[in-house]
Amino acid sequence: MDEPVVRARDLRMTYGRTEVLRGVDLDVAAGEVVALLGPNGAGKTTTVEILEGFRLRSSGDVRVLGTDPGRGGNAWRARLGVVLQNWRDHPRWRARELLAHVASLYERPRDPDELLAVMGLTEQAGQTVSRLSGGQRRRLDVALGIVGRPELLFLDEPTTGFDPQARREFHELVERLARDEGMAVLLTTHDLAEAERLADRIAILVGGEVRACGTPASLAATARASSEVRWIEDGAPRGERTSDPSRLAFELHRRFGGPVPGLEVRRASLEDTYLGLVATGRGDRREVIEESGRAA
Ligand SMILES: Nc1ncnc2c1ncn2[C@@H]1O[C@H](COP(=O)(O)OP(=O)(O)OP(=O)(O)O)[C@@H](O)[C@H]1O
Repeated sequence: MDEPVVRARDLRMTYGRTEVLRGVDLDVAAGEVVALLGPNGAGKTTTVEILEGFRLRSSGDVRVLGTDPGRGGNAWRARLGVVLQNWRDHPRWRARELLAHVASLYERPRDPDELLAVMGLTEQAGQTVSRLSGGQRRRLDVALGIVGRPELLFLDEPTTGFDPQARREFHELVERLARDEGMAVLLTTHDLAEAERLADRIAILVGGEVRACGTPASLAATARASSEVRWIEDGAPRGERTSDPSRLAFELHRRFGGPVPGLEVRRASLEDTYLGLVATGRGDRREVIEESGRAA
């Protein structure tokens, strides 16, 4: 089997005396989109910066495109796409001019005009970066990240500031690049819907550890053991968590001798799994389950 594009084993990082990565294992295969999810301070940026070669790890075995990122040279770096936010430090450049300039640094760049069209920026091609809206700048950031035809693309919160149409087009573009060109993508996002929509696999990082990793469906299924049934009884809202909601609904139906007022069954979702894991990381899992178990 081919070596994965990203392979990290027991990756550790310590800032001073604080260990912020505590043995992260992560793989990304060619053509695969992996989302790294986690609360603020979980270690996502640190992980990504180490994989990009911008930060040296404290320990662990890490290979990116077959190379230790701590030792990757320019030829290796040219195979990575990194969506940076600092292109706005070039406010006087025109969008097309900047894209064409960055394209000229690569051997096999994409056509800047085609890319502007794909990103919905054709009309803004002659505008200076300073005059683009927030969402347009973000789209230009993404265009700059993929103009060099990278084999591995790092996307940090890519669709922040996109309108719904631009977000959908961007998701379709990433899917196409992964499927048709075999580009691997490592995405960090706080948007669970985006992770669910885009990622083949999701790794949930909490407190510097990967607490769960799997397809969006398999992660949602781990929380499915606790679906929630809600109903109204004696005028008051009631709720119960159960692994067998249809049995509980059946029992309620019998107890009420007919239709159960306000009966609702809520299947667990990726969000439940995520919040459960995050809460466990903070040692307050019980609190969150009780809160969400309370009938609204
Ligand atoms: N240069 C640094 N020196 C010391 N501590 C740092 C440094 N950079 C990050 N940290 C700490 O490391 C931990 C992980 O930070 P990191 O930025 O990787 O988290 P994150 O998951 O990307 O968070 P966010 O979602 O807020 O961007 C945090 O507690 C942060 O305060």
